[in-house]
Amino acid sequence: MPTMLTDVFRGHPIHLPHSHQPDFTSLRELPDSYTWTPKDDLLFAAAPSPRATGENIPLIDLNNPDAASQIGHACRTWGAFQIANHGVPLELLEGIEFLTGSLFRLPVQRKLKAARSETGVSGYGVARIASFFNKQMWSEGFTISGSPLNDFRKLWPKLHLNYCDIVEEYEEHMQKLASKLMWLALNSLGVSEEDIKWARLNSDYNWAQAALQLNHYPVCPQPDRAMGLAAHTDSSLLTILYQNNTAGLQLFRDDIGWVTVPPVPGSLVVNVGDLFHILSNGLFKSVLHRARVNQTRSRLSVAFLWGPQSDTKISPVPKLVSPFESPLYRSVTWTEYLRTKATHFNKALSMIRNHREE
Ligand SMILES: O=C(O)CCC(=O)C(=O)O
Ligand SMILES: [Fe+2]
Repeated sequence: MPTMLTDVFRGHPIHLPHSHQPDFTSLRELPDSYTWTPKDDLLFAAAPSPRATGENIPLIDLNNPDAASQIGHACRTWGAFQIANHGVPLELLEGIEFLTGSLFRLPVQRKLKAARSETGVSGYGVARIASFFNKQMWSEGFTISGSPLNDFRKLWPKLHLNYCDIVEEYEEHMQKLASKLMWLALNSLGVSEEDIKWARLNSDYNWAQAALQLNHYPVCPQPDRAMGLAAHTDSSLLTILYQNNTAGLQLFRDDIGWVTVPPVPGSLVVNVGDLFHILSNGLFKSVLHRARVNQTRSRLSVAFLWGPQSDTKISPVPKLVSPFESPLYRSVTWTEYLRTKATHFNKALSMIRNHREE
């Protein structure tokens, strides 16, 4: 039996240093355990270069006949882009935002009834990457992998079925959209379904699975010294992110520094994940990103992390590898990669990189 995403950390518990959630609303000053300095994260205060002004993540209209090449260009330069005219109904985006808001407004004791276990993927808790940092992040999260029914029943004894329907519909739309975006990006490199065995063998999306990560960044008394979600790359093929109308997401570019992604109502942010970087033999960048917080407005985001079925081996597409060189990465399943990431975090990609003769 292939491992399901829900079982990925069974036997690989992650010990989170601070797993209880504070009551954010009661804190008037940032406690020391939440105060970040460059010692806690090397890029914490990376100053934007003068070039940063005017540089913005591309907003791509999917109805534009040129969308594939724009997406390909964005994947190579930014590892991210925003999309408009994506076909996901506005009511569904509003529905998932409403669900996320209602979940995080529940009393802490209720949320803790659906707390994520140390070996689990689903449930309420701090971000898994918290175990790699000495300081705590100013956020709370809820991960959905597989059916949310059991957890939702604990959170909302009466309304859980309505909320399950929203999640199911949202995931269906995201799944289709993610697949469409992956092929648009690959087509821009001259790669088609014929070139990827697992895609050719499994029509539709039988080879894909996903997780939904709901994030809440409460109002923060000293946002400049706090961190909502520390810098990381996603382990997915692609991540599609919905953010409410409060800015906070930032992307890192080596040549520019941190760039804030402005919320554009109705649009979605797409990130290239580590697996897509591997599949493209390093041509697409898996974007380093983080979330900052705000003094007056709370922020919500919903990340749809999309990847292959657990037994699908991801390796660089042969067409993208020069006949004179070995592929940049060896092949990995999503499960293997997630476990590598759980141990080595931002060094996971270098752990599976093939060493080339110089
Ligand atoms: O809240 C955001 O904008 C970023 C969320 C994120 O990066 C994640 O959940 O992986
Ligand atoms: Fe992320």
